[in-house]
Amino acid sequence: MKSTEPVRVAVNIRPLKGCTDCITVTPDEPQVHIGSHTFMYDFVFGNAGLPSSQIYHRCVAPLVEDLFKGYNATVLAYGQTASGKTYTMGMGTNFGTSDGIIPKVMEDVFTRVEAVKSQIRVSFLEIYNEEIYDLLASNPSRAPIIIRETASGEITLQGVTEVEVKTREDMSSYLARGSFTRATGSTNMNIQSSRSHAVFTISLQITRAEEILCAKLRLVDLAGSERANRTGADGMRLKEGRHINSSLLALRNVITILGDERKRKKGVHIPYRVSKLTRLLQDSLGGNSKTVIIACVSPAISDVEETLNTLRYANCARNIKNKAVVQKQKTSAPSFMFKELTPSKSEAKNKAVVHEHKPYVPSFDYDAMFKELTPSKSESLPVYDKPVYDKEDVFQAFSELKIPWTSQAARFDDLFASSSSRSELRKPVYDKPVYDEDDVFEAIPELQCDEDDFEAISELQIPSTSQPDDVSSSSPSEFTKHNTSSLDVSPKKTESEQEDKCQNKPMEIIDLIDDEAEDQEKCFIDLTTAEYHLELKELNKRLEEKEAEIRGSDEEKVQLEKEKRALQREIEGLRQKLASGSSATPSCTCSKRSSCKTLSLLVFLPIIFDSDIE
Ligand SMILES: Nc1ncnc2c1ncn2[C@@H]1O[C@H](COP(=O)(O)OP(=O)(O)OP(=O)(O)O)[C@@H](O)[C@H]1O
Repeated sequence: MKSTEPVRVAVNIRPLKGCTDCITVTPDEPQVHIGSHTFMYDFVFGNAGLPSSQIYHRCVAPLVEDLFKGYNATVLAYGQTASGKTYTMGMGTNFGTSDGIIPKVMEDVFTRVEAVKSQIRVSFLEIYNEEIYDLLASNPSRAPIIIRETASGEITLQGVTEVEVKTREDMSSYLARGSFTRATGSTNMNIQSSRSHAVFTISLQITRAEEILCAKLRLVDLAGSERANRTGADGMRLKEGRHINSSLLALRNVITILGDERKRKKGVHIPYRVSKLTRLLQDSLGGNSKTVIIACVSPAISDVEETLNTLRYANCARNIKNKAVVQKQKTSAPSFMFKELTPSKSEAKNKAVVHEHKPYVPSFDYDAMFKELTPSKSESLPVYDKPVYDKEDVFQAFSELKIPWTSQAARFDDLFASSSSRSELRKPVYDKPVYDEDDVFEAIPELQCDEDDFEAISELQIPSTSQPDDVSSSSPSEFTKHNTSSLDVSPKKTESEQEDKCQNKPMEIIDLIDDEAEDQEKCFIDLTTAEYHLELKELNKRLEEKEAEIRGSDEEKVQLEKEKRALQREIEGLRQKLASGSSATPSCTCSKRSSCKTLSLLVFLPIIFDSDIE
């Protein structure tokens, strides 16, 4: 059974610590006012809204009920630093054991579980400095966990510890153990600030007469957005803060796109791959999960900017539509299917070994993809006479590939390598510069800018592939000036914001409007270099994976060596580009984005096949 329903959003306003209050709540309505802005939510707790003690009962208990019906569910606490996320989730080490959502979830789960034949497992992860760590791992070396995506698009985590728990106390002890291991640190804003995003997952398997339900409840306590000048962060704390901010920026970007009905209907590419956080939350936002977001805010006037930002994104998240599906299997189905869904600790280890010995072979339909990409937009003209692709179609196609595009590029490169005439066909598309918003977002974490800079970059409205010629003819300064002028700089003060559907600009950008054009230009040039760095990083990672796979499998050595050589060639090419990258102009470097290259190959492959036949 499939259930399409919006993400539900609650706002939790933490108590005020002796300063002026900037939020009011409409009595008996889930409506919040801040300055002249008004937002509507599913629930509002605190500050004369519903009592915070009702958060579990109103927002989370229905998800636990759904978990027992076989639906995946997610509770996600979001908000600025010190707004009370950890307190609300009950993940902290300094709160009472019964405080917060997770202890109540445990109580509820173990009450319900008495009536059914079931098995419960838990895992606990953190994303710290853009790496995923297992908080329940017995090995103190803390090797990062690797994300894998199955052919069906399911995100799996290689080698993660999943422990079976029989009692509430068992589960509590794992929560406490992971919470102690989780990275925390003191800042000027929070004496015990979470320096990582934490995900506590309860996997439930219920065996019935004819079926087995296998569902997961994810309880997510995000690290809070922060400004270095307020937290006083430097050194290690500053580095952590940058990683936290860039992953939250990626999350906001995903929320903004998913929350925009027009973009959703157009099937715009969702940049889940930009950060580990969005990758992990892929199912929870716009996917197979029932999701509740709890936006934690401070009512203090000193926090008004961050609070307004949180309220805007939270409001936008209400437009996200999820499609939850009951996770069930027939009891007569082969048992490995269930093992695959909920591997135990030892099974998970075996699974990791299996992965190493058996390279992932994607199964997808090239014909259908090409059909999607080319015909309707280029029916009457020769394909190579005009751009035949649409950015969104292509990204859609890439996302359907389920594997990194870099390895596709290598495969296609091999295919094309033997024919010199074919390279001519690729040329026109190679030469078109592609300035894609998602590419820019991918590059942002490498820049190590402040969050303010990130926000401004996200607002640049970089031209899409639909106007490539305009972009290539512009100098960098023309480009940035053009885009700076397109910024919506004036804060909207009077309109009812819930109708804006995420069209408003975040407040942080206001400070940046007066920045010099050269600063933006410099940042933009840095971006292209950063893109190559990112690409190089991704390729190196793929290469390491391939080498690991080669070590474990004799039979596939030949094929893998071939893929490895292709990747090495690509890395070499990128290194050369990087070496000359700092002196290159953005239009030149961006034109060689490998996504464009892969795109060109995808687009022209059918033509070449056709010409071969002739
Ligand atoms: N509703 C509340 N009632 C009482 N105290 C609260 C409440 N919410 C938060 N606090 C207190 O505020 C402080 C900060 O809360 P918490 O650590 O949960 O914030 P956070 O949003 O998780 O911050 P960070 O993102 O930095 O980890 C803690 O000392 C906590 O006890």
